[in-house]
Amino acid sequence: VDQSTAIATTSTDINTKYNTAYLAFGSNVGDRVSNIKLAFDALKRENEKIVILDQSSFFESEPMYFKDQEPFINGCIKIKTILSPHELLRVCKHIEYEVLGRVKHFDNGPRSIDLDIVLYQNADNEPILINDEDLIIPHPRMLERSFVLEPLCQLLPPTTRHPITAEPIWNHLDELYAKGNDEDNLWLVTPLPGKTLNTKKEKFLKFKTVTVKDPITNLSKRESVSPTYIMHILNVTPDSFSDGGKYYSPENISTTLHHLVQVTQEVLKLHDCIIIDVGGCSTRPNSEQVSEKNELGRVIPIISAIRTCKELPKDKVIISVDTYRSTVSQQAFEAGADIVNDISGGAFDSNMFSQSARIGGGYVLSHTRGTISTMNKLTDYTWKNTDVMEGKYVHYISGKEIDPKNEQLTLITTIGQELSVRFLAALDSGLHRGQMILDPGLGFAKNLDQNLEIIRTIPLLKNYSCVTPDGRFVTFKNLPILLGPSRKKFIGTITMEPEPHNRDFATGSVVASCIGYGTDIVRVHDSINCSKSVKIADKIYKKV
Ligand SMILES: Nc1nc2ncc(COP(=O)(O)O)nc2c(=O)[nH]1
Ligand SMILES: Nc1nc2ncc(COP(=O)(O)O)nc2c(=O)[nH]1
Repeated sequence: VDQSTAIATTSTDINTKYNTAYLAFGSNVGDRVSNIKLAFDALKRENEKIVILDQSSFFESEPMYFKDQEPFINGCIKIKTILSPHELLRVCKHIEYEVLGRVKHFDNGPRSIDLDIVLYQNADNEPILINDEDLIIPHPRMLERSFVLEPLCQLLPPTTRHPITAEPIWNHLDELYAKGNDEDNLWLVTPLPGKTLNTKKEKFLKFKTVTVKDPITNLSKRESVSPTYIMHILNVTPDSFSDGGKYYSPENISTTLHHLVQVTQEVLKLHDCIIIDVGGCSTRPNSEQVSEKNELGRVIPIISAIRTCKELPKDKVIISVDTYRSTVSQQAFEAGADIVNDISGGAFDSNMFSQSARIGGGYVLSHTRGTISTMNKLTDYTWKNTDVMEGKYVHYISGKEIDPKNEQLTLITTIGQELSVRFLAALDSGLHRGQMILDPGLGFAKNLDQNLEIIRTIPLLKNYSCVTPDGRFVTFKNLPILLGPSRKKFIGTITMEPEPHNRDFATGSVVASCIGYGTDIVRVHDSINCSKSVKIADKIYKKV
């Protein structure tokens, strides 16, 4: 009988009262993300003794203390457990040494997995303090570690206080960043399927965000400081509003590939990689929705062709599939896609979230309302929602509670609140927060002014959190944000340009503005020219 079985012979019944614990995980040996997932699987095998309730994103950081080792992947999980702190410690050690075969050479050295208990609350939600030889709770070094505090603050509302200092944990994180040590700044990494060919390392999208204090208000907020990704639009549809299927030639894929090779070579002159977003079903307002069979017939062959094309290097060409259908996304991943770009926020296909959870690739969680044919009428964002009027939601920006009825904040807090509902539905279907990219949906149930306001309030969405009426905490802190302004109607209206494909120059200006407000990925048609706008905007606004 191994130790973990011996620990918990307790059977649990419905009256079992669960304790809550927050664990910090880290790995910097081998395939770090899969080591972490193996550790999660081992925790889940503890059955009802341990239940994982929430997981942070994955963060990459340089090693602290002992520098001469590989970068770590870190994060935190929230669990409920019937185990005592010491029983839980024994399970964590069992997972580290027996399950993952960790070998400890010296303190702070390389490890395949590290599972530390950071905080522990008993069944009455009272914090448990322990100061033993083998176990100290709260973790004694948590307040000096951004790789613990940043992921932990994705799981804890800003009101949560450290049991000993009695100060909000969010404040401790701000104080840590205020010291200005760049090695405290983390990269959020979005794991993609497969491995990079040359280094055999995990494939990621990577986003670096730093906390800056406003010199006047002294408010701290998160700002992007990593290169913006270009998502190149490849509409393989004959009727797309913006390029009329210019590159749509199913019977002649080599024409499409030739075009993609040209675009990719130009973009890679200025950028490290390119995302190619393959869409087989136009989503312009009121467009007729093509059948699933036709959509598959359009997107799968081109995704396979991209993956086998020698002039499109696998490590630098990331593929997303623009679909709201789970069958299409499943087959697209089998053909080599890395990300599903679902404009519906998982609302048009009830299997999309669970499907994307199984696949484990990137997932773009977009805001919209209604359907393709009704969304244009659903642009009323004034507070009529009873949940809000009765104050059932608590909204935060940068950890500070805000009044959602404040005119300046109404649009972005409504979008934040409605995205939170989809975000929780995704988590409940098993989708990992670390897979998610947010998109407030320009042109999806928004009018012209609302599109412009969304761009201006990206910094607020980036720092948005809320507590729902049933007490669940959601934060978009650190999540990458994607915007798709390219050639859209609001650009045509402002510039009096009726032809979408004549809107590329103006799109370049909008892309620069989006980056100035902190957007992490821009979805564009004319990627060659926009790659220059992005390069300059990254230099000006992100200093990269
Ligand atoms: N970036 C980073 N650096 C580190 N340095 C030391 C330890 C050792 O931690 P321990 O005191 O819990 O063994 N863990 C990490 C880590 O997880 N991430
Ligand atoms: N994530 C995301 N995907 C999208 N797909 C299609 C369109 C419609 O534009 P198109 O028909 O020109 O592709 N816009 C978006 C967008 O704004 N965001």
